[in-house]
Amino acid sequence: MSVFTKVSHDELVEFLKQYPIGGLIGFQGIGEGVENTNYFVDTHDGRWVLTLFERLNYADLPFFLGLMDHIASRGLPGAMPARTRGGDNLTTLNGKPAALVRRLVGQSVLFPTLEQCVQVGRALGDLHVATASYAGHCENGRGAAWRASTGQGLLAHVDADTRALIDDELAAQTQLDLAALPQGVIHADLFRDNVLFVDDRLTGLIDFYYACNDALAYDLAITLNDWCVEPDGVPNAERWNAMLAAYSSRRSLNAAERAAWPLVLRAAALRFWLSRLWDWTFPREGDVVHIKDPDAYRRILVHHRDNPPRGLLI
Ligand SMILES: Nc1ncnc2c1ncn2[C@@H]1O[C@H](COP(=O)(O)OP(=O)(O)OP(=O)(O)O)[C@@H](O)[C@H]1O
Ligand SMILES: N[C@@H](CCO)C(=O)O
Repeated sequence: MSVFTKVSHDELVEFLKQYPIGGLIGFQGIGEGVENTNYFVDTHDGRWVLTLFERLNYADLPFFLGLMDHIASRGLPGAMPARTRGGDNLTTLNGKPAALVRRLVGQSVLFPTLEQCVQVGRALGDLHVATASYAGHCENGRGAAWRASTGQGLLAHVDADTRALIDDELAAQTQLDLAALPQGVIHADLFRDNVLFVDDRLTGLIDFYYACNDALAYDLAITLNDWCVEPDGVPNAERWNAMLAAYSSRRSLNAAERAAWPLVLRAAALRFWLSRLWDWTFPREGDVVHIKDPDAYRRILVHHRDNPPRGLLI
């Protein structure tokens, strides 16, 4: 259960008076999610998600909330943040920065259909087109420098095979300059648990709190690695190619992105292998139940190392 900061009925009633969204009908803590405290909140004017930010820097929050506003304003299925009567989308509650965003309908899926992969590919392409006009800027906190220092930090705590793999991959990654590829604001975590569907209709893109400025192709690689790979680390060619074609229908990759693609896929796999391995090796109190399997991403990385694709499709 990820409700780190409790909010009482009376506190919420008082908090909601800042917003022109009607009085409180009901609210409930949300169990999923490990970064923030989230509540579903119903008012007379609609359904909302209240987030109390537990770890993010206050200074970065306007970037994320502005981005969500930008995306929803352009008709993409993102959650529009509510504004107070004074026009603020970022407030505080119980000493934590807080925001209220529209609750989107739908459920995440664990086993996506081909059509769902197509819709995600299109939505990611649309997102990259839409964010081109977003003025905010945020460095990727999990970029190349983070990957190198996290990998180095793990070396003394892992077995010899793992050490060799991290060392070799970090050396290979020095050949990749993501900054030389087309840049933009990327979601950077568009995993299956961050997309909502009603049947085969994509109804929600959520959890923009890793969004940052980085290479667009890297975002595509992150998304493909989660949606279109089997548990043994091998891509499912049908889903993979369908998502890629759908993305390309919105934005085509240029020659530099195509040339860098094998290493981009590896960088995307390495990022999540390292973050999971770090959390596994150095668990924070209360984290244990939420740690995702690092080996799933090791298998994806090893597959991409052993089977570099000749083109974008496989
Ligand atoms: N706008 C929204 N509409 C509907 N449901 C939402 C919305 N935002 C969040 N949720 C629900 O809340 C859950 C947790 O949200 P989120 O993924 O943002 O949590 P988190 O703790 O910030 O992130 P993480 O997934 O990184 O742990 C989601 O799985 C989803 O069920
Ligand atoms: N999507 C990440 C969790 C952080 O959002 C993972 O699966 O490792």
